[in-house]
Amino acid sequence: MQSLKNQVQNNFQEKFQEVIANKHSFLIFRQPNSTEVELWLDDDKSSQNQFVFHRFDDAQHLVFSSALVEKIAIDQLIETDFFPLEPSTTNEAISYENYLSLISKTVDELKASTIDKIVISRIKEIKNEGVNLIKTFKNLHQNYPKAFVYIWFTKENGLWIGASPELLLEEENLLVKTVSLAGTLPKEEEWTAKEIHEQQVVTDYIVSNLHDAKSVSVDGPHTVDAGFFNHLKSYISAEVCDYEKVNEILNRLHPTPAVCGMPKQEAKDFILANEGYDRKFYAGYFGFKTPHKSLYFVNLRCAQIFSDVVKLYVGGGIMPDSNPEKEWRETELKSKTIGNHLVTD
Ligand SMILES: C=C(O[C@@H]1C=C(C(=O)O)C=C[C@H]1O)C(=O)O
Repeated sequence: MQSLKNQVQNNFQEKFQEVIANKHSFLIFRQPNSTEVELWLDDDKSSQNQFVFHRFDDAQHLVFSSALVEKIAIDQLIETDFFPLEPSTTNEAISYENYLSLISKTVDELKASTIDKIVISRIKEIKNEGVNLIKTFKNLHQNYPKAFVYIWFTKENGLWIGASPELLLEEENLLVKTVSLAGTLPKEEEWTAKEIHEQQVVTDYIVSNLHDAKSVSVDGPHTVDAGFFNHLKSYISAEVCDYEKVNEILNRLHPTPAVCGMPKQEAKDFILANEGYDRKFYAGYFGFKTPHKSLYFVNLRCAQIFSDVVKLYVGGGIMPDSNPEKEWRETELKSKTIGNHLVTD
């Protein structure tokens, strides 16, 4: 007779093989500090298991509803072959010169207006040299134990992979937690007033949006290791009086000045008018809600994988004293989070 453990493993693998063979929508993820992978299908709209992907510009809030969630230990996950992916139909990558001009224009806007901060981003395209998705997923798991690591596929939105370091909102027993994550420097450099201010803008925004919560506490900023570089991070927590508030706070927080800017609407208008490409789900958020827990992450350090190219989404906070060349280098560094961990066969 099969042991229960084998049975669980087989259910996961069988379902996963079937989904891949039929090119159905799926989501696999590993939560932070876990060694377990979950497989979610979008197969039962009435299910309580709901995972959302929300676009940066709020134009789409996709709900992924899975009848049954399968789980196995990540080292049991078979490095299976995938269906052929679609080729990319557009080249959305911006040149070095054009990115520097865009950052200069943003700096001019910040100096001339009352906007404090605008987050500018771009796509960096690299060749797909035969990426093995499961090997890459496992590699991201190994390298980023504290990130939320996922692969998400739908016919409409293609294949996304990510390892997000940025908690947007967690709730358990009416205790909500979030972080203020901003400021990026190579490990050997010291923080300057620019990064400290840039991160403070995010902390102030989050705290002001917790005005109707109790016992708001801020711990930080601390220097945190993000692999190829450091960030500044503050841990924020608060108590809310009912579950409805959790959704309300989530909607208020997104998009935070870590990925948009401050004031929110003015920064967003500038981004949509000037960035010159569609962020889609990058800088949006994803996550789930169960009766016991909610967990949402900002969709950062992510990429879309096509048969011919990998599109890496990267950005950074621009302040009036930003240097365009340094901002380019910052996005190059951030692109390594996924770009340097792609594993080929
Ligand atoms: C926008 C990104 O990252 C965000 C921006 C940061 C910054 O400007 O220093 C740091 C962490 C993230 O909140 C990204 O990784 O694409």
